Amino acid sequence: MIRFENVTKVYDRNARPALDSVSLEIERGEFAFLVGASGSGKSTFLRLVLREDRATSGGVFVAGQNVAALSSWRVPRLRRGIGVVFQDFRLLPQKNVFANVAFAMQVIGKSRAIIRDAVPEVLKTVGLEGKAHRMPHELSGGEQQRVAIARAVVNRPGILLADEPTGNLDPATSQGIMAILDKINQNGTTVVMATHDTDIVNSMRKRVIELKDGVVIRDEAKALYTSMMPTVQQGRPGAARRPGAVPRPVRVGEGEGA
Ligand SMILES: Nc1ncnc2c1ncn2[C@@H]1O[C@H](COP(=O)(O)OP(=O)(O)OP(=O)(O)O)[C@@H](O)[C@H]1O
Repeated sequence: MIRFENVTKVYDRNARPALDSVSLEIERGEFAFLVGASGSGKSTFLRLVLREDRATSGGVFVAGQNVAALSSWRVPRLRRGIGVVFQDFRLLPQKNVFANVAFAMQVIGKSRAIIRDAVPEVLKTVGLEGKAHRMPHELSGGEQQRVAIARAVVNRPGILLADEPTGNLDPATSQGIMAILDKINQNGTTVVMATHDTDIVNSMRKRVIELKDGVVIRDEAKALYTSMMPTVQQGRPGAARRPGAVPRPVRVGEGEGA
């Protein structure tokens, strides 16, 4: 569904690349976390999928299409197949819940009748039935994020990208948001979520792709935020995959000699 082939992104020639020779594939229907310190390249990864930026070199493929090669008039169609959720919700403050979600359908020309059916249905999916007429400022942070998720998925995209969706929410509210993302994933949508939230990643046990300085240093199924396997160290290729390697806990910042 999403394939990166040797992708490098350089914003500033005098700095290290934001992504450095990243190759990976996220299959249709997967749920993957992107983790890593601030500046490790998570948002850049998501921006390349959306064609908000182009890779400096390498190929970014979404549903089989090389997005770097798309002419600009085809980009809206690419984005129609990708829902996006951000940390800061980004709702339209002057529109109520129904209108915020409906707007995503109006801009792609859906009829009033279809909108009238689809919006209540998606609001039910995110647990907001009965709140369609509230304004954003009348909602809690968790409820605002639910509206943002409803808006992102109302057109049934194949992919949902979430950039720190629980960053502004308390732990209990965050768990509620994760339950919704999990349900959306189980309905067939591929979900890629960038996060710093250790507890969320540990509670979900999904694939974890860890970036450090633009390089993928770990890609592990059903994983924790901090690996139970030795991290691939630069200059020691294959260290994490050495047959028979004994798993041991690795803490963030653990030194070679520890
Ligand atoms: N538009 C830009 N111009 C120049 N440099 C940029 C730009 N966007 C990102 N960078 C740089 O690229 C690197 C990766 O940034 P990116 O935003 O992808 O990291 P991130 O892992 O998403 O960080 P955070 O967790 O803080 O959101 C950083 O060194 C950042 O300063």
